Amino acid sequence: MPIIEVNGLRKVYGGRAVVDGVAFTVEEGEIFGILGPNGAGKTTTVECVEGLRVPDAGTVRVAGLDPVADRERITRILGAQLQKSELQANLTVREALELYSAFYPEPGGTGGPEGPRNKPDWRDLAERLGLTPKLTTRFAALSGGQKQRLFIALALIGGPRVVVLDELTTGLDPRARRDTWSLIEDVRDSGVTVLLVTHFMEEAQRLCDRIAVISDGRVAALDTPAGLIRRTAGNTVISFTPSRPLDERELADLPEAESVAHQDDRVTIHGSDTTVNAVISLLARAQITAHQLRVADATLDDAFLDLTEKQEA
Ligand SMILES: Nc1ncnc2c1ncn2[C@@H]1O[C@H](COP(=O)(O)OP(=O)(O)OP(=O)(O)O)[C@@H](O)[C@H]1O
Repeated sequence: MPIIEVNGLRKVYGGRAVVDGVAFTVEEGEIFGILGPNGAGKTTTVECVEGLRVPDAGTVRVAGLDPVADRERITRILGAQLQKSELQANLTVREALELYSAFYPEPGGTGGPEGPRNKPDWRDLAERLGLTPKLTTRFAALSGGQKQRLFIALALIGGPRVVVLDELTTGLDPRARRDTWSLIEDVRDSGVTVLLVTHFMEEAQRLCDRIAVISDGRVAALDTPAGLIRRTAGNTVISFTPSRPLDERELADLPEAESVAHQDDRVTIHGSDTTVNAVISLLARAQITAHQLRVADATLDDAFLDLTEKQEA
């Protein structure tokens, strides 16, 4: 049974459906990504999963429970990332960890079958997340990366089965972001299911087992990162600067070419291996030299732009 099931989810604000029929399921142990342009409805969707917003229609189940009706039991199953405003500036890391840990019953207590399976000792969590040297530091004095580590620790402090992380790495430098990725992988490897909202394609491509692309309140596509790339943007991106302009009709007729774009003198073609061969033959026939010829695998960035452009069109 999937650990998260969302069906026909709808949320209306001011007469406008900002989430309109969203459906997906998340299997236990997955990192499931939610991607989409600003205002697409990602946070609204995950906050319905967390039980923080009440859907206008549709159903949400987390481990078989309704996040709104079963709010109390859900808080023992699902760990949510706090927003910055939810922690007092003068609280130390130790105080925050102790305080939040005290919210959750001890294992073997009254938690029942859905209670904390393995509520961690907050000291172990602090150690795992590299926070031990910072225990006496006040929240306001932590760096962005340290704050994010603390948010991950607090999200995990009740020993949840599911953790929801919304734009966790926004504002982090590249090293802190990569460190956070390793942490999220560790979390998944420890058996926790991760629901991850992100704007970073590289992050989604590296971390997520599957991704739902949400655009304009609907699921535009749902697949593995590789699957999204394959079925949208074409597998291969060919780019070069021709020594003289190419015949547009010949470019448009290239086999399996999904798109041809020009930026200044540079030509970029999304296609397949067959397209690569055809481009090279075309250039040879026309005796055109291709400067800085690059052939690369398409990325999730390409797929995302392709999918969300189609929605906006
Ligand atoms: N409480 C609210 N009242 C009115 N409108 C809201 C409310 N919450 C969200 N919205 C609107 O719903 C739409 C979706 O918002 P949401 O925060 O879910 O988008 P998002 O995909 O998470 O965006 P972003 O990437 O910018 O964080 C937006 O147009 C937003 O203005």
